[in-house]
Amino acid sequence: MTAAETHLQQYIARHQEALNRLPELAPQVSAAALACVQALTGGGKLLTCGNGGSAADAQHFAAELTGRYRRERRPLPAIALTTDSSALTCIGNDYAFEEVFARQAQALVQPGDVLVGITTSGNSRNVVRALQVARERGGVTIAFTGEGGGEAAAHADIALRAPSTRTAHIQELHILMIHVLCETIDDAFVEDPTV
Ligand SMILES: O=C(CO)[C@@H](O)[C@H](O)[C@H](O)[C@H](O)COP(=O)(O)O
Ligand SMILES: [Zn+2]
Repeated sequence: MTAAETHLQQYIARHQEALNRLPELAPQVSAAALACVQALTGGGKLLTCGNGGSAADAQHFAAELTGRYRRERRPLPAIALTTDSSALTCIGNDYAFEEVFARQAQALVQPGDVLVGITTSGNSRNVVRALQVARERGGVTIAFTGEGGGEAAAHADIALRAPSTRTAHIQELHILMIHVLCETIDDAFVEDPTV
């Protein structure tokens, strides 16, 4: 067996183990979906943030809403706080890196909006700060974390703690849950409910 084949086998086994435990999170996934639908039907918006691979997930989620996920519906308001390099460098340079999302949240969160913070360790300061600020401003907060939960889970209204301790597998379960949220959001806004 090649090294890659061994990695593949081991990787699938670890992924499968985590995936098999994901149904444990059904109540939290339902609560998160409801919070997103309520915000969007009530005229609110979603703000998303995360670092590295989770920044990509934050952008992926926002784009599913402003662009499209699977079914035809109107565009929905969502902003990834990871995408404006001018804001990120200004806030990081003039204040602190841990404020890069929080300061944008301070500017943008209105009561009833949802802030989604994605952090596999649960302890990225910039994500935790964004969750804190969003909550102070009357937003609903959703944290996607690993099974430890960390500070982010402690500061969120709803914590989606992917049942793994490996960053890669946590990220894989995060994107799966994001897609489940998108399916549920589509249900609420789809033009043709038979599809
Ligand atoms: O994608 C990966 C690893 O799979 C990395 O880019 C990873 O996201 C970065 O190291 C992040 O800075 C980790 O932050 P966090 O998930 O602990 O909040
Ligand atoms: Zn990665």
